[in-house]
Amino acid sequence: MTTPENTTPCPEHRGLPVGRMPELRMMPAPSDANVYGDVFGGWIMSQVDIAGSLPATRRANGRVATISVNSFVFKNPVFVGDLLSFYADIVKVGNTSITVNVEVYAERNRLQACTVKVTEATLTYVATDSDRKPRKVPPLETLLA
Ligand SMILES: CCCCCCCCCCCCCCCC(=O)SCCNC(=O)CCNC(=O)[C@H](O)C(C)(C)COP(=O)(O)OP(=O)(O)OC[C@H]1O[C@@H](n2cnc3c(N)ncnc32)[C@H](O)[C@@H]1OP(=O)(O)O
Repeated sequence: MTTPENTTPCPEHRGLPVGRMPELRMMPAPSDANVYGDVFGGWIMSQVDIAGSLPATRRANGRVATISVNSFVFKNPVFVGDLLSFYADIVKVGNTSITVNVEVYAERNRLQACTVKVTEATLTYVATDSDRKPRKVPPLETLLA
């Protein structure tokens, strides 16, 4: 079958980042794409939000809410059938906030080994209490103890 993911030239191939574990791996379905087979940006944003929230939740040792999407770049299109890996790293911890950088890589043309960085974003989460109010991010030592 001829599909966008096996007819589009591979713009780069460096493989997946070495020595890092993705927070999420997902494969978009036809219902996540427009009529041209390009996956909706909103679908990608939603998965990025979830991926970024995972290290933020661990660091906050509890609930977080997204307060800001600071930057979001759709560097290359995502196609139905791409295997997406979401890598998320905390880049800043404030009093109540945690900022996370998320990078997304697509594995496509799997028989020809094509890996493409498709998206990069930075989001800020706020640690919240049971009343949805900001709470202090706990000191790192208390998490490791
Ligand atoms: C781990 C393994 C198991 C996991 C198992 C559980 C999995 C779990 C998965 C759940 C996955 C859900 C992931 C999606 C999470 C949503 O989608 S949440 C839904 C969307 N977001 C919302 O509805 C939030 C709505 N906003 C609010 O409720 C309030 O703004 C908040 C978030 C409570 C914050 O209250 P506020 O009074 O506005 O905050 P304020 O005191 O002014 O500022 C708080 C901090 O934010 C910073 N801030 C304020 N404005 C900005 C801005 N524009 N830009 C950047 N920073 C800002 C401030 O500088 C401050 O930082 P610190 O100096 O304290 O560090």
